[in-house]
Amino acid sequence: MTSDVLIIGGGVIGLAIAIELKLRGANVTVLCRDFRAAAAHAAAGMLAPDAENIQNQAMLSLCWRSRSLYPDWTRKLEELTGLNTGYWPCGILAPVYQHQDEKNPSLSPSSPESPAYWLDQAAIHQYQPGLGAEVLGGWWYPEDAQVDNQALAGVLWATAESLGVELKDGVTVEAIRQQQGQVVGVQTNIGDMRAAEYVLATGAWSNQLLPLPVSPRKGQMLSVQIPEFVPELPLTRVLYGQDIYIVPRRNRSIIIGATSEDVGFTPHNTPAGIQSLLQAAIRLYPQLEHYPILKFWWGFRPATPDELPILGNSHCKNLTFAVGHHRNGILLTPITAALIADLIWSQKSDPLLANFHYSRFHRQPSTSPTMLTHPANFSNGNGKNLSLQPSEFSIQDSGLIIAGKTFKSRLMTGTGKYRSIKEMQESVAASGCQIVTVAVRRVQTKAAGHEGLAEALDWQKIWMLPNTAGCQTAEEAIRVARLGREMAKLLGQEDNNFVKLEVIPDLKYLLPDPIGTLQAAEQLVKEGFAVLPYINADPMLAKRLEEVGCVTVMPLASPIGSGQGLKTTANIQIIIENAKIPVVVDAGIGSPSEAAQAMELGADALLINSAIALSENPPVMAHAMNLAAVAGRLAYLAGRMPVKDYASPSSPLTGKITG
Ligand SMILES: Cc1cc2nc3c(=O)[nH]c(=O)nc-3n(C[C@H](O)[C@H](O)[C@H](O)COP(=O)(O)OP(=O)(O)OC[C@H]3O[C@@H](n4cnc5c(N)ncnc54)[C@H](O)[C@@H]3O)c2cc1C
Ligand SMILES: CC(=O)[C@@H](O)[C@H](O)COP(=O)(O)O
Repeated sequence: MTSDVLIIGGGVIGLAIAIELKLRGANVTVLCRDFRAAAAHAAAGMLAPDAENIQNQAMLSLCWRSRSLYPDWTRKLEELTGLNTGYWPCGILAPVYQHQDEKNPSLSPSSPESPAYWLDQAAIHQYQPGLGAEVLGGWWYPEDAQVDNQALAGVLWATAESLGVELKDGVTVEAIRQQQGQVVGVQTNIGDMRAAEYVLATGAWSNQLLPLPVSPRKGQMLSVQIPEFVPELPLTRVLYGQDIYIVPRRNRSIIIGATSEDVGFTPHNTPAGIQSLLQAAIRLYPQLEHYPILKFWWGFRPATPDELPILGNSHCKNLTFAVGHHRNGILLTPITAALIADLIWSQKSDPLLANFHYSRFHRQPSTSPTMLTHPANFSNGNGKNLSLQPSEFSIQDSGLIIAGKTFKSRLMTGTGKYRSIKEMQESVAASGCQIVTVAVRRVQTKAAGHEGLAEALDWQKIWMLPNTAGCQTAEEAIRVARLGREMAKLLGQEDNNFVKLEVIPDLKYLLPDPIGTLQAAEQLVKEGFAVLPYINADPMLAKRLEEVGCVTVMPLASPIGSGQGLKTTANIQIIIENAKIPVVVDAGIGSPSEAAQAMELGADALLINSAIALSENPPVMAHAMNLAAVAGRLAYLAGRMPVKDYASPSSPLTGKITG
């Protein structure tokens, strides 16, 4: 059965949307890579718009609305399943260590429906015995609350299951296939799937599917147990301190959190993280130091640059975004589910949604919608594995997937250094490439060989990769990248947000500036670009660029245009081993054997310009490079024989057929 709605991601957001849609009559499927990995399990479950001191008015309204939905929403879920969500309108107390001007509204947004009360030193210690001696006062937020987020996640799963939502855990969506502004299916590890409507609810991992500015913000947590010698619950409200919160649960555990670390998807608890939590928690509520520790854990908040979620319509008619809930995703679950279900099922767009539209990250005003797609000739996340010839021994290859788009060819080429436009055209055709990089600056300045580029290639068939060649600083590269996006639009690639980032201050060796590249990459990712940075073969830098959201890394084999071949093999190998994004070996490849060697190492693709353009017969060399890229890829997939110290006869003595 084809679903009406397919939801990618089964954290609290995906599940709650599924339930709302199901209750409205839709057939819904949820695909989830790993339910246990969802931030929903790692959270503290505070429903704390007031204590969080949210300054953005639209966000504050959204949070207040969601908090007000909680009592009925959890009651409904509990009735449907007979399970408890641990919803507890316990209020939140926010002690402070400095004297405050309690009249300053920015310290605590108060409103008739969500009042905040200032407690002075004497009052707060009386109201909450056991606080640290340094506490000088604090705010009391009676409307804030909590839910047991782990219980809630379980209840949402059980509700969805009982209502007949098709739930598939352990299924990874590898690519979203798009054609002409529509999603036409998703490619998963168990095959293609289709639906009429799609929802992206992939939390901190969203950027792996589409170039959205969502990145992981790690939080470490721990819990302690209230010992038996303490008969009553010593805390019956959340304590929200400076860099620390203490959340008592009714089951006599106490959650202590949380760090906020910009370390990508680095797993594990660390001594430093846990030490900082314990120190701050004991300062705030000293008796905790004697409580037995129950557990440590960590999780990844889906953060956006402005800390607001990305909700609502996307660049595709039938794809809706519900990601980037950062520190307030548990709080925002009921309102997100209601608004998104209304939008999809009844085409009812709540006015608040406009504040959370993804296009806010695209600074350049545009008359047409910014798209994250590309034309139909490119298979966007082509579900079918590509069969590499010949068919008698075909081997399956998923194709080159960059920012959710699939390219059959793993060879990218350039347009510079050719003796004529004709030679360039023939070479591009002979290379079989689908991605051609173009130096935005050189096109702008009409540098030799860059005139008439718009007409020279068929941009319906070739995906343009604008590059920032000629930029010596991060600022220049950012500016040129924006121009590149406009240039792609002019060529009819409305949806092209790719940029090959080059920041090269050194004109002798053309070596890229790692710091400038990282700075520019961070900014461009925030602006919604799919960034492909050109770098020296530096594994640490490659990792950092991956963490900030780049969609590939492009380490150099040797200096641009040098034809010196693979001089950085060992480092490229480390980059390949560690990368979760495609590694494109770029620059310096001089011959097809070197191209094949890079692919044999496991590179995902190659970018080759000079070796083709400067050869004696560029179209023939382009064809040779094409074959080399395919050969190297096949060899990599087939698996090389092990290297041995001694000879070993090709006709072994064992297993002989005897007469
Ligand atoms: C330490 C910590 C404390 C927090 N405390 C609070 C709090 O007190 N209050 C609050 O309101 N919020 C809190 N949060 C934030 C909250 O947990 C998140 O905002 C919320 O869980 C986000 O929900 P989600 O469904 O968008 O993402 P997640 O819950 O992370 O779920 C995303 C799911 O999508 C799946 N997925 C990802 N990519 C794919 C793919 N390609 N294919 C298929 N499936 C995929 C993942 O496996 C995952 O299961 C906290 C978060 C952390 C880490
Ligand atoms: C065109 C382009 O982007 C080059 O800067 C790229 O790095 C290729 O290098 P070669 O010219 O050495 O192949």
